[in-house]
Amino acid sequence: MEFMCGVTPGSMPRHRAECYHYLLDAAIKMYQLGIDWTTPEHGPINSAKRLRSVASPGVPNGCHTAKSSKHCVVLDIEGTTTPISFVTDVMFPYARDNVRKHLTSTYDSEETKEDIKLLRIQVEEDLKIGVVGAAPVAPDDAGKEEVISSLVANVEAMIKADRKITSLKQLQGHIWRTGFERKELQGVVFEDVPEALKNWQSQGMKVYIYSSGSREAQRLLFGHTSYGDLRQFLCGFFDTTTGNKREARSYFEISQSLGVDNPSQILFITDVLQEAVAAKSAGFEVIISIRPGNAPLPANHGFRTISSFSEI
Ligand SMILES: CSCCC(=O)C(=O)COP(=O)(O)O
Repeated sequence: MEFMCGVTPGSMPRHRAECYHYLLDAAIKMYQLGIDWTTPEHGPINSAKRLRSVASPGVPNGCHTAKSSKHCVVLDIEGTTTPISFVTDVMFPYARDNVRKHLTSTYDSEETKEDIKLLRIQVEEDLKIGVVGAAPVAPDDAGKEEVISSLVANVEAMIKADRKITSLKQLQGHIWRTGFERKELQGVVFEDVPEALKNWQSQGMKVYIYSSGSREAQRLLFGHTSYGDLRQFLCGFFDTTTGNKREARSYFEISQSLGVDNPSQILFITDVLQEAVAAKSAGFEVIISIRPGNAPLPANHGFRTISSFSEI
């Protein structure tokens, strides 16, 4: 179990509830791999329905749906508040096209030194496990140009592979900052989003973002939309520093941060089925967003879907 959970002595969960979510993530992975898992308490976990009932102990199916009990809404960005095409055809190319310029002009800043440190660690890990596109980063004494060229090659490969890793996302956020400041970028949200944010706020619900994009990038996007600054409707931002969006323990962390009594008081909206499964496993209510350009979902996924926030 230790191997499958990825639990190392340094990352051992501190509390019983946290431990539960580590084990749950392992169960989800095994379920996704098609391996049956049997526990004395739950019996065989060999179907999506069984997984859901184990994942939300004590909360019968269908009891998550009462609208009035929701206190918080947590929103994914790409494919939920924002078209995938804006992220992949505008944001990512902007970062790719400006990475060399950004690293060159900010090379000696503390922020960029930290970005480079994180990238070096990531590339070393990638090289160990043979990630395609990873190439050694030149040592500092090879000189600025060499270091930057080797970093650019890695960052380009990471962007191409759409990797949701903190080192890349932090750097992208810093590159995008310049783009928003210079008005070369403007945040795009679907037209129903501003109205829904306003309505939720007026109903006393707190709205948060959970995206793989860095918190700074999220604030930039929502702060510079064609509908104006939407950050006034948002209570907080979560990114990959809270955890991987496909793991139940990340949602456990979010529910702890939000301080709600019961995770079922949190509604999470995403377009990614694995994220929906992980959030549901942590006890969240989940709705899957179907927007133009989103990937098709498998049949019988079992989640409620919407194509506009006005349906909520
Ligand atoms: C903050 S805008 C850029 C979003 C981003 O970098 C990304 O990878 C989208 O991830 P999400 O988790 O919102 O699907």
